Amino acid sequence: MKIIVTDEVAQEGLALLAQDPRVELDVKLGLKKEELLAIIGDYDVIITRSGTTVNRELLDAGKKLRLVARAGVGIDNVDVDYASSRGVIVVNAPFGNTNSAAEHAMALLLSFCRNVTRANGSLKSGEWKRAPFTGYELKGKTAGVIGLGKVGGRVATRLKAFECDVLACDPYIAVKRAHDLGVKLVSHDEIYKNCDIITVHTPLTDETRNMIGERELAMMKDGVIIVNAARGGIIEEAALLKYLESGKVAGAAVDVFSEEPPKSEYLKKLIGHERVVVTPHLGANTFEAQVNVAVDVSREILNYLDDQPLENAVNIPRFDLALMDQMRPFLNLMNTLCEFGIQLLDANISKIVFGFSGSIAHYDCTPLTVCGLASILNRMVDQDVNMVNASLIAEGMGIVVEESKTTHADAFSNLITIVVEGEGGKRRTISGTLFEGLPRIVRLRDYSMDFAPEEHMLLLHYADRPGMIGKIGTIMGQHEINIASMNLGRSEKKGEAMVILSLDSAVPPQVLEEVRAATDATFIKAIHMPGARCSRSCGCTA
Ligand SMILES: NC(=O)C1=CN([C@@H]2O[C@H](COP(=O)(O)OP(=O)(O)OC[C@H]3O[C@@H](n4cnc5c(N)ncnc54)[C@H](O)[C@@H]3O)[C@@H](O)[C@H]2O)C=CC1
Ligand SMILES: O=C(O)CCC(=O)C(=O)O
Repeated sequence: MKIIVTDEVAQEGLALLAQDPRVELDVKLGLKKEELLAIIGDYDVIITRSGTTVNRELLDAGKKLRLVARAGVGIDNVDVDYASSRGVIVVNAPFGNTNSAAEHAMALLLSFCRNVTRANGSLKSGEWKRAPFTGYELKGKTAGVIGLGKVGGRVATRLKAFECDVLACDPYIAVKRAHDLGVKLVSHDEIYKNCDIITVHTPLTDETRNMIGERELAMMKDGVIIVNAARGGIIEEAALLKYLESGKVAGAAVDVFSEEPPKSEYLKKLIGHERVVVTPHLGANTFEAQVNVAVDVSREILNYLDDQPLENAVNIPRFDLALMDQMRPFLNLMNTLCEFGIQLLDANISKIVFGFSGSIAHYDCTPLTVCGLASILNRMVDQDVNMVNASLIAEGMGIVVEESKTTHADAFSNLITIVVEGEGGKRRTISGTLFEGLPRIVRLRDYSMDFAPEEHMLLLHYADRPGMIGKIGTIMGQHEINIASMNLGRSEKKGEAMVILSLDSAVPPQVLEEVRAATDATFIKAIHMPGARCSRSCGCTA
């Protein structure tokens, strides 16, 4: 596996990769865009921080790319949707720099409040001035935290330690989290109207881009202090500059910019403003955080190499790691059902329903569904389908994918059923369960069956009448094909019968024809389950 590292990433993490004989590691910092485009095609993995933009152009040029590893939290420098459509996994390191970022937000806030940077510059230039550097205390202020996630939660705790009244706003967290942190959950507007200090800790998304602009700044208290150590672009910088100049905003502390490094005039003006404290995106720049994130992404790349589940893939549905051992046999079952079922399908699938019944339905089954979908689509399209791009490819093909769940169990304590609908509403059903941890198919079309799928199988339908099994056995014997087991299902007495044979070797086409002729089979198909290793990054052992 060839890995390129394009931003500064701690040695402690890279060493884990460098010592693995399967890995060839190239650290190439400071490449110009064209230089990176020219060489990215040689690499399977790219490791970045926020300094490299992984956009369509780079992903298209990276023909071999299988994984983008972002040594940090924010993935706004990666076109995750496009990476997904190309089946490229994106992983990040969502925890390693949380504390670093929270402490940096506090450092910026305190620097502004106590004029640390200005007084530092003044004293170093030989002055001894005190009155111009009179500052503000945090004690007794109302502080508003927007985004009460990992960083925001830590900032809230630290603001409380400084005896602030903390309000928070985050539409996506449980109210209990705010209770646990001892902060009051309010609306965005209540934050803008009531807070002396406002600090943002949301990701940059379509929803949060320019979330704080003219309207919101106008609503704020006179003398408000604003902190942004999350992402440039969440606060409209031109509007912030305007309100700093008008005096409504007492000061701002900013670590992140919509353009990094900042080049435009208004950004230079904002950075140069005397009541603004700035740092060049240093929130994650502690020795501790850099080791943490480097080790985290390197471990994730090794997980990928070892076919282990990825803990921090942002574009793969996955199980809770604690559930992985329990779920692995179900992933294997799903894979087996799909591999078997797809060989019996007609063309033009319009809908696939993945059904889960019994105790499995208590869990999030999305990873199973997506694993199954990838398995089916892999047999249908040229493109390599994995858990990253399966849903997008299905959507592009006009295939509706649904999931149904019931915790009610009939004959089986757990059952996975896949129903595939084709042209004119024609439906095909296959159900399977686990017996002693191994897959068994227990329903095929309308027939109850019970067999463990084997590498070589023969499936046929014919009008049920005496003597058919003998005929099939004789033909197999004449061609030296050993029958390992046989399963017979039928809809009614002397109705239609379905036979499934497990065989020690493959059935050549002329033998298939002989059986068809001898039994007047209405359907006959040799099935091959090669036992190929699953390449869908789901962590199953199939
Ligand atoms: N300056 C730096 O070097 C660093 C910056 N960061 C940035 O800090 C930010 C927060 O990171 P984490 O806490 O790790 O992320 P997180 O995902 O744990 O938390 C983000 C929170 O924002 C909330 N949120 C989303 N949209 C919102 C909205 N419209 N209004 C209010 N809340 C909203 C989410 O529900 C979530 O709870 C991210 O932008 C991240 O990229 C993180 C680490 C270092
Ligand atoms: O890699 C960096 O230094 C930036 C860290 C950051 O902004 C993040 O992790 O979101």
